[in-house]
Amino acid sequence: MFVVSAEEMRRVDLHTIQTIGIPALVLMENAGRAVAEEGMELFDGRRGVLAVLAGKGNNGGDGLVAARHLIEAGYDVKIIYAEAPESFRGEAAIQRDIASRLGIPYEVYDSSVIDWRGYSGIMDALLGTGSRGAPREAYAALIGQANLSGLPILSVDLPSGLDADTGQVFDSCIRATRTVALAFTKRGLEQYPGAELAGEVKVRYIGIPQKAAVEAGIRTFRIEEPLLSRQLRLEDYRLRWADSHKGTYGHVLVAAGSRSMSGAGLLSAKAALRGGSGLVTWVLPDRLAEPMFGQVPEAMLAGLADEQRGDWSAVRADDLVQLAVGKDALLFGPGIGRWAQDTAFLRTLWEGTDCPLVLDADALNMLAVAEDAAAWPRRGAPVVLTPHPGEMARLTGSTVSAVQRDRIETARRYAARTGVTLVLKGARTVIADPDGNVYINPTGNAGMATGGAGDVLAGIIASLLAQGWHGPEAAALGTYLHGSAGDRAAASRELPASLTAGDIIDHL
Ligand SMILES: NC(=O)C1=CN([C@@H]2O[C@H](COP(=O)(O)OP(=O)(O)OC[C@H]3O[C@@H](n4cnc5c(N)ncnc54)[C@H](O)[C@@H]3O)[C@@H](O)[C@H]2O)[C@@H](O)CC1
Ligand SMILES: [K+]
Repeated sequence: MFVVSAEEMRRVDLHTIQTIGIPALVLMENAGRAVAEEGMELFDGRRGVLAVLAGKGNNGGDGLVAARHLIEAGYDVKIIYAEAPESFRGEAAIQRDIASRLGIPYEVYDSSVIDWRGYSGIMDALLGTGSRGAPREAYAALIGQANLSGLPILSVDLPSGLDADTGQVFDSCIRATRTVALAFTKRGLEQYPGAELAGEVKVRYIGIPQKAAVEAGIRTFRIEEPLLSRQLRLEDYRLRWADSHKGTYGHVLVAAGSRSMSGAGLLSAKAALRGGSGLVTWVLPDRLAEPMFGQVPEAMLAGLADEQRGDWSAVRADDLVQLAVGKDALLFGPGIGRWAQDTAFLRTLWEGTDCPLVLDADALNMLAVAEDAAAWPRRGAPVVLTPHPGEMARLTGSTVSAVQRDRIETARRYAARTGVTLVLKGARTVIADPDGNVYINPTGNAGMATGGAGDVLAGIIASLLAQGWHGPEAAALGTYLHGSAGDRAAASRELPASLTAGDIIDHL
C-alpha cells in the first residue's frame, strides 16, 4: 500500500485532475461521501449535534460535503468555520455555497469557549495536506477546544496539527478517535507520534487510480500481505518443497555473544533456525563455545582460537572469514562487545566474505567509528544493517531526536548513499533499500521493547538471506514476521509487558 508525503499527494492529485481528467469536484464529492460513511459508523447511535470544524482549504471542503451527506442520513450537523467563509476559494467555496443554499446551520468561530453540551461528536476538517507549519489562530484554539471536549473526533485525511510528512506534531494537534485517510495513507499517519494521535486509520478510495501513484513515482510502502506477495514477490515465502533437504534452505553463520552477553548469540541462533534456515552454525571464541555446548541442540557450535581468553579481541578475523566460506549468510554483532582494533576486524569480514552480511548492535558501533567506511568497497552480496535510533544517530553522526524527527527520509538517504539495506528499528520500523524504496512495518507492539528482541530480528533476517531472499525482501519480510510473532506472543500473555524475546521465537 502506498504511503505518500504532502508533496507527493499534490502530484498525484494534479496528475489525476489534469492528465487523467477526473474533475476535482468529483474527487471532493467522493472524499466527503467516504468521510460521511466513516462518521455514520463512528457516531452511530449518538444523540446530539455533530460539529463539523471546517478550514478554508480543500480539507474543509471535504468536511462540508460530509456534512451534507450526514444530514441526508438523518444527523443533526452544525458547521463551525475556522475563519470567515467569504475568504474560501475554489472547490471549498463551491461547497460553502451549497451548504448555505441548503440552509445547513453554521457559525464562524470567534475564539470564545465552546459549550460542547448538546454535541455528540466532532469532525475535524480544519487542515489537511496543504497545511504549513504550526496551526495559526483561530485553528489552534479550535483544536485545543476540540481536544478538551471529550467527544469522539473523526479527522479528515489527517489530524489537524500533524506534520503529514514526518508524524511530528505541533503544539496544537487534534487527538483523533479515527482518521479517514483519503486515497492513500500519509507518512505522518504511519510514524509516531502521529500514528497515535490519528487513532484508528481508515484508508478510503476516492476515485484516484493506483496508476496515478505509480506515475507520480511513489516509493514508500506500508508492508501488508498483498505487498509481500505481489510487489516483493514473496508468494512462496516459507514454503517447503517436498523434494528438498536441509541444504536447500541455506546455512547461516551467527557470530554473536560474549562472556557477559551469551544470550544474544543464543537468541540469534535460535531465531535463525525458526526463520527457516536448514543449518545454523553459532560461532564463539573457543573458551566461550564450550559452556554453550548443547544449549541450542539444533545448531552447530564452532569455536575460534582465542588464546584461551574467552574474548573476541583474541580472535583472528581471518579465522572467521575462513569459517564463512560456503555459508549463505553471516550475522555479526549481537552481544559481541567492543575491543581495540574491532573496526579493522569488521573491515576484514566486510571485504573477505562473499555471502550476505547482517550487521547489528556492536557491529554497527564499529562501523560508526570507522572513519574510512565510505571508502570501503561496495560488497557484491547484500548488506543489511539493523540499527535502533541510538545506533542510527551514531552511524549518521547526528542525534536520536534528529533521527526520529524524520525516520523515513533518514533511512532512505543512508541506504541510497551507502548501498546497504537499512532497518531503522522502533515502533513502525522503517526499511530502506539502496534503490530509494522504503517499507514501513505495521506489525509489533510495545511489549517487544525488551532485551534480546533485536537479536531475534537479526537472526530472522540472516535466515531469510541464507534462504535466498535479496536484502530488501529479507529485511521487510523478516521485520514483518518478527512483529507478527510478537503480536501473537503478546496476545497469548495476560500482559504484553511480560513478553520476552524468547516468546517471540516461540511464536515464529
Ligand atoms: N485536490 C483535490 O481535489 C483533493 C483534495 N483533498 C483534500 O484536500 C486537502 C488538501 O487541501 P489544500 O491543499 O487545500 O490544503 P488544506 O485544506 O490542508 O489547508 C490549506 C489551507 O489552510 C491554510 N493554512 C496552511 N497552513 C496553515 C496553518 N499552519 N494554519 C492555518 N491555516 C493554514 C492555507 O491558507 C490553505 O488555505 C487534503 O488533505 C484532502 O482533505 C481530497 O479531497 C482529495 C482530492
Ligand atoms: K483534518
